[in-house]
Amino acid sequence: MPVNADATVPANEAEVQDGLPINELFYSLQGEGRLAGVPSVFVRTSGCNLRCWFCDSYHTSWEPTHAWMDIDDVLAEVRNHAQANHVVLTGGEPMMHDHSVELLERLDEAGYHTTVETNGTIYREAPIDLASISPKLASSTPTPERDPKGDGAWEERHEDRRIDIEALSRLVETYDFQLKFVVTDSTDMPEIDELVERIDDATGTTVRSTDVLLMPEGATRDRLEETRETVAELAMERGYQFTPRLHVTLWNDAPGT
Ligand SMILES: C[S@@+](CC[C@H](N)C(=O)[O-])C[C@H]1O[C@@H](n2cnc3c(N)ncnc32)[C@H](O)[C@@H]1O
Ligand SMILES: Nc1nc2[nH]cc(C(=O)O)c2c(=O)[nH]1
Ligand code: SF4
Ligand SMILES: [Mg+2]
Repeated sequence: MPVNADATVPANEAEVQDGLPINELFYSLQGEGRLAGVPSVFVRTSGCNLRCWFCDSYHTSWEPTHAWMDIDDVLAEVRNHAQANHVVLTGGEPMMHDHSVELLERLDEAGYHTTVETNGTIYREAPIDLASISPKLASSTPTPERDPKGDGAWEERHEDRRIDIEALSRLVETYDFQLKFVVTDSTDMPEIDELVERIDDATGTTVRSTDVLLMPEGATRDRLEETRETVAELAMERGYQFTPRLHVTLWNDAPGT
């Protein structure tokens, strides 16, 4: 159910409202990570504290649009997809919203498996079955040359916020997790190795090489064709996992997939 057609309230206006700013809610196959291929309902909140230049969900970050939905209504929409017992809460950054916790509690009570797709900068306590953490590398920063809006206004804020070791460590210690890095080429690798080591050192948890997933950058089939072979080779070289982007291969950049 795309709910962004006539919804134009900026996400930052409205933490005052009850419920969640929902950009879209749809049924698809999990396209990424350890649960790739699993039929899942996706609940996409609007609003983000970062601005990756490559963000494939532009209307939750650079130009957030949404309709406000009560938790009850979100639950009812999820239940409409009766085949699914997996729910993916994503965004935007879903951990920005207080009401994400209530939604996760309600989903858990109803017996759903919950995955949260998060950039790892915000920790919250909630019934999360898989924390799918995608820490943002230096190569995500919207420099003036890469900024989709062209002015670089978010460069400094993005750079300051993109890594929070304390939040990352708490997420890794508390939840079953995967660390899913968006990779374009080999220049990303030293930062990934260093970050994995820092998280490992900061926690009582050993980060195994199978917990680290390299995902090719690409919001479209054409772009993915340019990046995926290099990223697959980097995963093999380093002993990390490769994750495809099944939904992009299947449906390109169609909304609601
Ligand atoms: C739109 S984000 C929403 C969740 C959260 N804000 C985050 O970044 O993890 C969902 C997933 O898509 C990934 N992603 C976004 N744009 C991408 C792109 N152009 N290529 C590959 N992955 C991308 C993110 O890294 C994240 O794993
Ligand atoms: N099919 C499909 N799988 C996904 N896995 C994570 C997604 C996301 O945007 O968080 C996503 C998405 O947008 N679509
Ligand atoms: S953190 Fe996630 S939602 Fe936010 S801009 Fe980056 S990819 Fe998009
Ligand atoms: Mg997506």
